[in-house]
Amino acid sequence: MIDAIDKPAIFISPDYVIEAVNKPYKDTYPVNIKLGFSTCYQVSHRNSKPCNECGETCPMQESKETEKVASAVHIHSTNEGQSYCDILMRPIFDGQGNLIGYLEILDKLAFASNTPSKGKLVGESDAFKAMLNKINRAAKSDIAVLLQGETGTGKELVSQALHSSSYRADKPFVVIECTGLTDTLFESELFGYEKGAFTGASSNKKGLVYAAEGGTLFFDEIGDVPLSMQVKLLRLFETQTYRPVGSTVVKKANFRLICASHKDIYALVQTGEFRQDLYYRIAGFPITLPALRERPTDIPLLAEHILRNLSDKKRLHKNAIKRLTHYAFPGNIRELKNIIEQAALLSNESVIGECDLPDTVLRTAPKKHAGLSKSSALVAKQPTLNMDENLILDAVTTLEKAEEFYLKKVCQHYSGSMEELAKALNVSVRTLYRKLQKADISIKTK
Ligand SMILES: Nc1ncnc2c1ncn2[C@@H]1O[C@H](COP(=O)(O)OP(=O)(O)OP(=O)(O)O)[C@@H](O)[C@H]1O
Repeated sequence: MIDAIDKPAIFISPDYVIEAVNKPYKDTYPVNIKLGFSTCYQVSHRNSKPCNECGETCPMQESKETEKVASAVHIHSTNEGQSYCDILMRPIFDGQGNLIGYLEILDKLAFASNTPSKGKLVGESDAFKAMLNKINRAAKSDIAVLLQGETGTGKELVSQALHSSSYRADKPFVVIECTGLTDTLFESELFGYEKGAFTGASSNKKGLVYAAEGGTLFFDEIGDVPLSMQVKLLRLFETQTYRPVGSTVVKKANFRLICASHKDIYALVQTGEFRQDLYYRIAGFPITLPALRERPTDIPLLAEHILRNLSDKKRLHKNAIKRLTHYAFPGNIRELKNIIEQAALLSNESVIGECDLPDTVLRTAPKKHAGLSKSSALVAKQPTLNMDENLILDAVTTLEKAEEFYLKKVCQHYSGSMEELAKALNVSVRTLYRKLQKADISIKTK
């Protein structure tokens, strides 16, 4: 069965033992596997226990609980180092409906890395992994993707990742910067023009739609397109046809559409600044990029990634890293890049200290909770738990006890629904119920 799958795939027994491996897997992941003996967590993660017992999500565990297909983005260890992959875990049943094992299909995410790597999306936080999962799903189809996120969160880099992992990868990737373009300039840039179409049009000129033939057209800051131009874009996106300025001939276009904006486009629809029909045309698959302050655990890795690309090899002192992780980064990764580059220039030593960081970082009070995502905002609404005050640490307690203690405290004050609480705790509703039952905790929910 797995030999019929063209992606890397393995078949695993319910107790994590690898029973079969297909050729694409062997070609992609050069690792030693003893069929019938090696477990998935030993082979892929060099762990001695299943992933969920080592602090990672385990799609098989999730699939066991739900009896449905589960997916997760994981970092896999191979003989050639670590690499990101998007995993799909499918439970397999025999003719009588008994579970016989799991089919794991892997998609290597060549555009991302958990180590400093030039030109790749770098990160390892859960928010980052969730974004990778969406990018990979969208890349495989021709659906129109809308990337939304604050300035400097990596929208352009993500659009390149979408293109490079799509079937259009060997065709052009064309960027259209929508900010500041007048109607006439926008139209002639996009569609091209015929000789004599306007004063100065001394020869025919092909437009960017033509330049993107067969590839990807990336509209950066689509929210800045004036209403008067939006109707022309709608026609182009709906019919994949256009007419160069001054021409009567309708031309056929062939491109994959990706749009980005730091503005909330749906809010612009509500205020009448953006056409609703155009919104639905561009937002086939919306992806929200997390702000850097929503993924502070990625800051040390991103800082190292930026330092590696500088000519003089310097490193950050741990106090400087601490300072950075408390800063709110309104300009996100672009701002982090500027800060590191400035600090590297200012530092006289090979180690960049706190004092080399710009005043904006040193003077601004930590803004840890600005712009929280929905789930973290939910946690932030809960009373903060000071473990030191509440837990008498006369002896170190087990993590299991600490978890029970934390759950008890959360449930005492909690007033939302089970679904919301499970989401905020990043577990499935079933897992939450199981944990509550085990710890004998009752909860009043909506
Ligand atoms: N995950 C990441 N890993 C490494 N570098 C990143 C990552 N995300 C963004 N960057 C870098 O941060 C900078 C800003 O990224 P990018 O231009 O893609 O952001 P943007 O969201 O398109 O910004 P804007 O909205 O201002 O156009 C670039 O130098 C990019 O290479």
